[in-house]
This record gives sequence, structure tokens and C-alpha cells, in this order.
Amino acid sequence: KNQQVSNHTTYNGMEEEVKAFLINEEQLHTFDDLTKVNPVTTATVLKCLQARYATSLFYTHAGCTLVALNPFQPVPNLYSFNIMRDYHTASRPQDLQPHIYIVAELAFRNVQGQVEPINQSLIVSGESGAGKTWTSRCLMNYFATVAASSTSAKCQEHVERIEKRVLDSNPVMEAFGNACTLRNHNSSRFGKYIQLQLNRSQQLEGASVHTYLLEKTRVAYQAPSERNFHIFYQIIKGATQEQRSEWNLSKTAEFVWLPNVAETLEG
Ligand SMILES: Nc1ncnc2c1ncn2[C@@H]1O[C@H](COP(=O)(O)OP(=O)(O)OP(=O)(O)O)[C@@H](O)[C@H]1O
Repeated sequence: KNQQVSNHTTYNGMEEEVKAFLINEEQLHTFDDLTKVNPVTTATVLKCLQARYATSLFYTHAGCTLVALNPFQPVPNLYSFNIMRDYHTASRPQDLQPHIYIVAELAFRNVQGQVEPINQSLIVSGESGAGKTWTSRCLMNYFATVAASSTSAKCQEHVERIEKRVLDSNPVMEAFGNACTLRNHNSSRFGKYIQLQLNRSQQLEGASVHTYLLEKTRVAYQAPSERNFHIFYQIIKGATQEQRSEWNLSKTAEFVWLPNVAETLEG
């Protein structure tokens, strides 16, 4: 019984602390690291993230992890070349505003170990539509840019070619592995392991992409209002009349485009 009383007191104490913390509403967006939030509760963390989102601050540290909120719209200048350069040239990038470029830059610096190069891994995780694909593209753009910045014109051409190949492979992979779902009109239905290979001078030498766990069942079944993999619609859209008759498609059959899907596939 004593234990129950003490738990109750602690709970009430905590509620008071949460209330006291949340009362400073205009301060909530200033917490750029969630480990500085006190007390750390679901309510305090979410309120801080909400306040930051409302002030167009989409990145927040959580110790050594970075929390990225999806703005669901283009944010001017957030990913410009100048911003990249600021993070790349800063003596302590972690002192700048939280950004995906801090994670990228620290990994880039850590590759160069004291004695031997040290492999770095970045894990991008989150629920469907959270912005993982977007974030991976930002990381690749960053590495491709900084890994080319200090090289000769010839090397730069080589680096740009690798970057272009990796980025150009995206639409092909997305055609076969992405589909329109209720949460994301261009949802990746497979996992991706992207490896960027740097030489000892930290120039981009090569890249490889491994895919795994493709949601194969989608070929045979899609939940209501969801779609099959993009490739099927693309094939139908591009088919000639002969192909249509060969595949037993009616001459007038047209794939009905959802506006946002059409934008993704045709873009
Ligand atoms: N930082 C960002 N700035 C602007 N728009 C963004 C950003 N992050 C995500 N988005 C938007 O959100 C949409 C969904 O993001 P994305 O496809 O990256 O999610 P995902 O986590 O990879 O989803 P899934 O697991 O379903 O593949 C993107 O098409 C893009 O329009």
C-alpha cells in the first residue's frame, strides 16, 4: 500500500513538472536537442517537436540521433549548395542548427580514422511516408558534392558520373519497387542498402545498391485504394496498339491516373 501511495505521489509530481515545462509555450521550439527536455515524456517531446515544426524547424537532435520531421512541401534554401558548404567547412558542424548535413558531415569526417579509414553506417528509419527516401537522397547529394569539392576537374567529372548513375538508377528501381499506398503515393516497398565507396583521399570511387525484402505479394493483391508497382501502369501507358491487342487490353483501356501519382511517374 505504501508503494502505491509513493507511486501515486511520484506520478502527480511528474504531472506537475510536465505542466510547468509546457507552460513556457514560446520557448518550446528552442529545444534543439530532445535530451535537454525535462522531464522527458511523450507529451513534452511531442510538444517541442510540434513547436519546432510550427516555426519551420524540421530537424532536432535526440542525443546522437537526428529526428527529421517531414515538411511535406519544398523548404526554400534548406538544402542549397551554400548550406552544404557551411556545414562542410564549419570547424564544429554540430554547433550549427540541427540538420541532416551534420550527420553526413560527421560521418564523412569519421571515415578518416587516425590510422586506418573507418567504415561509417547511417541508418534511416521511420514509418511509411516519414521521409526516408528523401533523407537518403539528401545524404547522397551531400556526399557526392563534398567528395567532389576538393578534386581536380577530371576527378570531379568521375565523381559526378558516379553520383549521376546512383541518382539515375532511382527512377528504375522505384518503377519496380515503389507503389502508391494510402500513406505515400510513391512508397518504397523494399529495403535499400546503399554503399558509397571513397578512396583514401575521400573521393567518391564507386557505389553499390542492394535491395531486399521486396513486398512481392503486392503483385497479386493490393489493399483497397492502393496500387500495384508503378511499372505495370508505365508499361500500359507506353504500350503500342499491337502490344495492347497482344496483351488482350481493350483498345480504349487507359490507365486512370491519380493526379499525384501521375506527377511522380511522369516527372
Ligand atoms: N525534407 C523534406 N522536404 C520536403 N518534402 C519532403 C521531405 N521529406 C519528405 N518529403 C515529402 O514526403 C514524401 C514522402 O517521403 P518519402 O517517400 O521519402 O517517405 P519514405 O519514408 O521513404 O516512405 P516509404 O517508407 O513509404 O517509402 C516525399 O515524396 C516528399 O514529397
